[in-house]
Amino acid sequence: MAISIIQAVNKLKTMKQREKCGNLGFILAALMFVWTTYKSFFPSQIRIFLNMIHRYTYPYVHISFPEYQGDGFYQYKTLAYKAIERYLHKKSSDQARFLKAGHAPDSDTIVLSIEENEEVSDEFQGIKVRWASRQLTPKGQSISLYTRGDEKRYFRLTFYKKHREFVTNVYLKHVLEEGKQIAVRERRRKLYTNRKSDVGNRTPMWSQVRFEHPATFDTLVMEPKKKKEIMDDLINFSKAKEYYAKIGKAWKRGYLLYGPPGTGKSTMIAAMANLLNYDVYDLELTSVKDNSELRKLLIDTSGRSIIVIEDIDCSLDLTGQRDQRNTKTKEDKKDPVEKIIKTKKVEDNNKSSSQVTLSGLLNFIDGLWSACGGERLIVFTTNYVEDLDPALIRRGRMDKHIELSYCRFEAFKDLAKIYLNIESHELFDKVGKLLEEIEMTPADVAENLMPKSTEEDADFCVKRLVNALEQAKEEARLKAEEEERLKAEKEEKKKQKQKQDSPGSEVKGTETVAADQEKENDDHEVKSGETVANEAKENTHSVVDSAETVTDEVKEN
Ligand SMILES: Nc1ncnc2c1ncn2[C@@H]1O[C@H](COP(=O)(O)OP(=O)(O)OP(=O)(O)O)[C@@H](O)[C@H]1O
Ligand SMILES: [Mg+2]
Repeated sequence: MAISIIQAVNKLKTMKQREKCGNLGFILAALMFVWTTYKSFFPSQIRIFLNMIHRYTYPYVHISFPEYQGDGFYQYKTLAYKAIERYLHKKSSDQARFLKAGHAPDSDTIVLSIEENEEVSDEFQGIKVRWASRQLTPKGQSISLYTRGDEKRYFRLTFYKKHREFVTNVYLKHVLEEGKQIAVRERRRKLYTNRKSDVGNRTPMWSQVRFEHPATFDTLVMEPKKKKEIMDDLINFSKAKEYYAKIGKAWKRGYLLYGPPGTGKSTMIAAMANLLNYDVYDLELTSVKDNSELRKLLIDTSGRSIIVIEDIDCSLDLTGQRDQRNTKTKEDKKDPVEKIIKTKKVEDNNKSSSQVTLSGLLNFIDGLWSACGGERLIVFTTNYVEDLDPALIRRGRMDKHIELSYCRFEAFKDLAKIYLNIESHELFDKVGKLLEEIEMTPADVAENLMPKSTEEDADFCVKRLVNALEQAKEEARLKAEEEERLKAEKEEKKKQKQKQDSPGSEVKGTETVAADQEKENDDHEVKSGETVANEAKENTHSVVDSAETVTDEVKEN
């Protein structure tokens, strides 16, 4: 019984389906009939006229954005298509049912885009538009090295005719800008370095690796106020495109980072790059042949980047124009070991064949070419800021001078938090006091605070730092004592040398005394001739005696 009911229902369904198919077939046949009649009975002029009416009354505008452009042989993917793809990524994944996944070049993200014939809607400032992905298959055969065969994909934007102005002037600008920003945010950042010029002209001037430095302003310790000021300055710069255009300045900014080794100059550059999402061009000046090559390198850099010249004082002999006396006094004050290291570095660099001059470098920083690309930071680092030519670091070239210095208590507390995750310890006060007395770089403090094995807990590391500081203090005391002793020795030797060098002056002194005596005698005319003569004789004897004694002493010596 049940089976027969099911069979009856199935039969009914089949009948209904047949009926539907029949209806569909009928509709199609009717349409075909109307189309054929229209084509054969309406002359082409009328058809054109009807089309014109249709066009005139049609309420929409369509704009196509092809994926590739160019001639048949050489084709390239259009920037607009790429930007739209990125822009629609979020909307596509929210709205479309058929999606394509692709790996964006220079990025780790998967980009989802709508499959052909899918559509998504978008709204901007109250105006609604529709985006569709379409594909054309060309009738003829096309040969191209760069396209993927016959596929000719494009995005089609549809909107109301009345919004034409807004869409073309405002909305599309917004889409392209936003798409570019998304691509920049998601791209893999690069660290570039310049090749030695004799590698060959055809190879790119910059070689690149992925930039993966983990330093951020959170892990960089320095005075909080100063840190905030630097971060604000950087963020402000990155948003100031219009402002720079308004004041007529190239969109670039120079930073000079100076301070002793190990105070975080290179770390700060990495933090800057990570904050602004910029590439880094590490320029090795000694590998640059001459000024014209320097200019080419500059042209080959992209925007949104930091161009770094580390240890600028050692890169080239840029100190030549300085007042030599001035430099010498400062040189003398330096630690002898530092002096040796520096001299070595300069000697090594002098061996290189670089003919880059100071004026070439100044042009590189703010010559006409420096404006190409835009949104660029130029950062110099140095351990000896006083050695640099003032022209190189004047404001306008190096707009912001940042001193990175030895670790003080506040910086130590930040390092303890970062490295050991502690905010207090019984030895903190002691560390604070020691850091007031001893100059230790953040690099050394960090090294002591970093656990080297699982057994080394926070307590162990803080104690190790205290020991290191005490040892450094003791060494400094011994060094000061040694210096004092050497100074005293030097003084003593100097005195003795003076003594040795001036025996004649004692004899000469004798003559002077005799002459004085004579003069004195003349003055005392009241004295009797005899008395005066005797006195003079006595005096002369005693002076000659003493002169003889001095001469004997000198001889003995
Ligand atoms: N201010 C700081 N904050 C956090 N870590 C720091 C700081 N300064 C130095 N360090 C640590 O010390 C190491 C060395 O620092 P960095 O290379 O930045 O010093 P530098 O100033 O560039 O030295 P040099 O003048 O020798 O190039 C870094 O790996 C970092 O971990
Ligand atoms: Mg460094």
